[in-house]
Amino acid sequence: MSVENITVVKCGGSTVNKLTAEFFKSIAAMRETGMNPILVHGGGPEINRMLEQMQIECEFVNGLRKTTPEVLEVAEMILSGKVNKALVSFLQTTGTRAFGMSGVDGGLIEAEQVADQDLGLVGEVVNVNTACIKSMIENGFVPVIAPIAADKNGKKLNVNADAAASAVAQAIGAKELLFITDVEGVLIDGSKADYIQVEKLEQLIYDGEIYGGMIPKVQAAAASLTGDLEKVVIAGADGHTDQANGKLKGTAIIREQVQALT
Ligand SMILES: Nc1ncnc2c1ncn2[C@@H]1O[C@H](COP(=O)(O)OP(=O)(O)O)[C@@H](O)[C@H]1O
Ligand SMILES: CC(=O)N[C@@H](CCC(=O)OP(=O)(O)O)C(=O)O
Repeated sequence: MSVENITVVKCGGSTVNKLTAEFFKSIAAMRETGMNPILVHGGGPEINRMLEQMQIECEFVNGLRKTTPEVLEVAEMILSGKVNKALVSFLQTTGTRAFGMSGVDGGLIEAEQVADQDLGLVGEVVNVNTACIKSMIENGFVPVIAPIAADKNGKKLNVNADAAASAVAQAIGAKELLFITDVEGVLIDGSKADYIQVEKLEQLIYDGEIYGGMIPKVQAAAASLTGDLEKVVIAGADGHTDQANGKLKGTAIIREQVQALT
């Protein structure tokens, strides 16, 4: 059996504690309507909280966390442990069978340490074991993936969750990629944009309209659009669900000048 029509849904760390029953039902609806969702999640704020409790200092460079071995241990504990299992558990409570794992399990995500040595143990995805993910979908599970990966020598690396979602979507030939975050979409001059052309993103970052955690998100969206992907949307989890078909609205990042947000 071949799995087609895959939708990758990235749940931002900003949302993982606030996701509603409606959101989990929309994932169940995707599964039932053959959109075959895969969840990739973050957990940045939870990692920050734990690092604070443990009095470990940490900083971000262009939206990426400088990751020492000590920080990696906390990131893995929070992402692969706490957040991953909470999402699996919520999905299963709403009747969706879910299978949680990190990029380390089954060699799901292979990464290489980024060239910027200052960032420490931060990874860039070089390979995704799509057969493993597809077999889970074929067996009736929604895969739930935490963005900790390993390099070919087994060294664990911290991967930005937006980049991990984009890599999974590209490798598996997903039809759609949704970034669920704590804002209704990308705001330009204070208003939500329905769509933004990929070529405009760099200038918007330069102008400071897009900053912080939205930078890796739009960059991941842009990188994803080089493949077969038809649609990349950045949206909020609440109040942006089209009740008629369970789809989420927000800001679509598009290749072409004019394309209606459907
Ligand atoms: N132009 C923009 N429109 C909307 N949000 C933006 C924009 N630029 C920066 N942001 C910030 O990006 C945040 C979302 O990124 P982030 O906190 O990393 O979310 P997540 O955890 O969902 O990945 C928003 O809460 C907002 O503070
Ligand atoms: C390298 C890097 O920055 N990794 C991220 C992984 C989690 C993440 O991306 O979570 P969000 O969805 O909340 O952004 C981190 O350590 O915070």
